[in-house]
Amino acid sequence: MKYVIGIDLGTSAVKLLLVNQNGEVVQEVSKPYPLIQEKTGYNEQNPQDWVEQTIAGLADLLREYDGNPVDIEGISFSGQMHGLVLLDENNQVLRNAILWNDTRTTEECREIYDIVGKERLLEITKNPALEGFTLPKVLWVKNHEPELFEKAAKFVLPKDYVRYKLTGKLQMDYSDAAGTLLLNVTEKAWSREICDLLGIDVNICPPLVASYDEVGQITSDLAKATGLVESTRVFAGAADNAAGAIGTGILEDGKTLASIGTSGVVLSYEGSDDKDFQGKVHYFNHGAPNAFYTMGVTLSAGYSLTWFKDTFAKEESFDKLLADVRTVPIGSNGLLFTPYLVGERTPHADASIRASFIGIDASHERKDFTRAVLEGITFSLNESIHIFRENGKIIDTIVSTGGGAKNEDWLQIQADIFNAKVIKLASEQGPGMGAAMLAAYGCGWFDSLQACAAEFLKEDKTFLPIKENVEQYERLFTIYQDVYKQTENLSERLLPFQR
Ligand SMILES: Nc1ncnc2c1ncn2[C@@H]1O[C@H](COP(=O)(O)OP(=O)(O)O)[C@@H](O)[C@H]1O
Ligand SMILES: O=C(CO)[C@@H](O)[C@H](O)COP(=O)(O)O
Repeated sequence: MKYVIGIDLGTSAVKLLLVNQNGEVVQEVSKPYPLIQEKTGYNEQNPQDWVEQTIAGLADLLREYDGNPVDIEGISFSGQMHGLVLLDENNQVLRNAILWNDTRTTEECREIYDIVGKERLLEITKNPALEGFTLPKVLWVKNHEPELFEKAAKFVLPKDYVRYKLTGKLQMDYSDAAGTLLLNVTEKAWSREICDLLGIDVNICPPLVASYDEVGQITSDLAKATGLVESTRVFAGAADNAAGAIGTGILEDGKTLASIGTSGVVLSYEGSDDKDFQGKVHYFNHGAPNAFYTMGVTLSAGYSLTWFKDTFAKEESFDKLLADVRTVPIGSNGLLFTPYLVGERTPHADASIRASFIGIDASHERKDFTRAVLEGITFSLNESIHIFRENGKIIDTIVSTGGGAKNEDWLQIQADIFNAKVIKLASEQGPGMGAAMLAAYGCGWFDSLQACAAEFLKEDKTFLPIKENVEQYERLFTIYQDVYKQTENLSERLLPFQR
């Protein structure tokens, strides 16, 4: 039997999957690393942590593996998007990575609009200037740390840096490059126009490759440290959402994904780049050949639940915390949560908005709050589904993935709020599976990613919307939508009191 490894460099942890030729996950390893949050709005990670934990994870995987390492034919990657890793001329990291959920760059977004123009930016990149994207972060370092920026010779994204440390080769794939706001999405080339207008040397952009391109082999040092063989083939990999789309079979028009990891994402396949969503949802290159996807993003999805658990039930597991949510009625006995812990992206691109519980009553218990958190996160994802439907998309079936898909009560809440059939696959690790599939396709096991999906992806369970629940959630959703408008100004006025 032959194998491939999918490495998903998430925000909370790196997750490694060893997958065989039948698409079975035969081993799984997860290695966490911390977020560095120096100030409100700041979210950084140390790239060295990613590398050390990935190598430790590979070593763990190989230690447990009783086959011949030569049979592990390929490795590929999925990575948290947009995070800025700046490298000097010797490819040494110049500062902590500034992550996708870091919102310090509101001024730089204005600068981009002032200089490039909103219309032109949308024409070239298909996306608006949002705090989370990479270009505003590049400008922030240029504006605030000019001496350090002087030394910058290249920038890459998180998984590209890890891949560089495993292979010694530096590249970026189109699906991740699309999230930088420096790529001409249609031409699949760096935009010299944007770079020139903003005073950025286009040479700091790395060489571009396709997600399934073979980009090198692992170094002898890495082989020694992990037990892998040097001949193991390495394929570029994709942005975690593009990899998630591959790993859940979102490979043709009409297919939709909901992913609840640290962030939350609703993503839909697009066969072409000529639809017009007026920048309301992101429009990126897919990891599959000649394809695109549109998506809406909740910045703090699983992260809201993690925050709630760490703050109010630190010693308990997620399963224990969620054990009694099914005993709480729909609407959490009149309690509503909006998940704006670090600001929001879709539909409100707003770095200042903050979360709230509305309707706290003396009768509420912890389980009411827990269910309200699950419902609030899901309402937020439903805002993206609402935009897709308003723009004529038919969304009746959704594949659910990510840590949030581990809980069946939450999957039923998703079916009821989304008013769609929700499918849970055998592995909830869509991005890691997508990375493994890119390696399997790259190794020539299949003629297409679609053929690989047909063999690898198995449905585990289906959750159907329950009519009475759908009706109740429709009424609650309109109240949820009002909370943003009612709390926008309050959040703004509370800003000076933040850390
Ligand atoms: N057993 C569980 N039930 C429900 N949600 C869970 C469970 N375990 C983890 N999660 C949620 O999944 C999130 C992590 O998902 P994951 O896809 O691993 O994230 P990332 O790729 O961002 O690192 C956590 O923030 C948590 O909210
Ligand atoms: O910013 C985005 C997408 O635009 C996020 O989806 C990141 O890509 C992080 O993903 P997770 O760590 O939550 O999987």
